[in-house]
Amino acid sequence: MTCQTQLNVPVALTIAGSDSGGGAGIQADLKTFAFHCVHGTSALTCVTAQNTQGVSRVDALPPEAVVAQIEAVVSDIGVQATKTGMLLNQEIIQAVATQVKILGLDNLVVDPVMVSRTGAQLIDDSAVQCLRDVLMPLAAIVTPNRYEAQILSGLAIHTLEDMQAAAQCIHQLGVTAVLVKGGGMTGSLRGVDVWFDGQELSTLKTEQVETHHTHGTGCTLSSAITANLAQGKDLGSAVRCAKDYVTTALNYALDMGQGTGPVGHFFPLLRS
Ligand SMILES: Nc1ncnc2c1ncn2[C@@H]1O[C@H](COP(=O)(O)OP(=O)(O)OP(=O)(O)O)[C@@H](O)[C@H]1O
Ligand SMILES: Cc1ncc(COP(=O)(O)O)c(N)n1
Repeated sequence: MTCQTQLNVPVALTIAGSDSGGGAGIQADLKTFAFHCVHGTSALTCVTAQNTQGVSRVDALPPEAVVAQIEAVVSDIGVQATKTGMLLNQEIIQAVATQVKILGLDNLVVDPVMVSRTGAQLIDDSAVQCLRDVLMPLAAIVTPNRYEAQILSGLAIHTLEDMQAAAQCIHQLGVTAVLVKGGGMTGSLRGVDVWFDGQELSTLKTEQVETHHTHGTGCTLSSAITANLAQGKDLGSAVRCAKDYVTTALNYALDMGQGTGPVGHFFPLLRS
């Protein structure tokens, strides 16, 4: 048979940890890329033993192994957009930031993964400062959740005004654009995000989804932004489309395990 279709699709890179439960981390990122018709590549930073109930073990890869994966992908395949997720420690963050500069990786989305919604600490204490000072200024956008925004801004966040103040404070760290995510907020603020790019302060809102199964929302949002950037969308459109994607994925969340199940990526297949 000679039938051949040679597709030319955009390429995105995720630099993140593995979630054995398949709900967050590299696994969520690659699914999100695939459902955007974007070829997903990856540089693994660590391996977590994790399920819907939490994280029971974390093993780091050597920084040299992370660098080698990034170099292998970029030197041969090339990437149009990159995201970082769980970077775990100072050495890995420093190595990733150096590669971002050397290889000129633009369209960089930094999801400053520090604390999961289940309360698990996902990064060493010494790494927070390095993430803030070295990597975040290289990003096109940084996407902290409520708890991460509290750590980065030093402010307690309970209200919309608190989210806005935190976004402005984080912007002052030298970040191009900030999206403070509201999945961890309560009441009518649950699912309301705050955007600040130094000029425009706005709220992003879709429907509020009544589900307990929210594992992987943060990874899914940041990888959807990355996929949309890889497709050539501008940052504002990339964020709005990503917000719609994660809202639909929440509507198709998977009820599995004993704890917080993952958001579902299969809706394009299920709807047809
Ligand atoms: N119940 C919900 N309804 C609507 N949107 C939601 C809901 N929960 C989370 N979101 C949205 O999901 C996106 C991810 O935000 P969230 O605050 O959940 O990130 P996170 O805490 O990093 O994720 P995770 O739970 O995976 O650790 C945001 O756009 C947020 O508003
Ligand atoms: C390997 C890994 N990376 C990231 C997260 C947090 O993800 P999220 O913020 O989407 O819960 C996680 N739980 N595990």
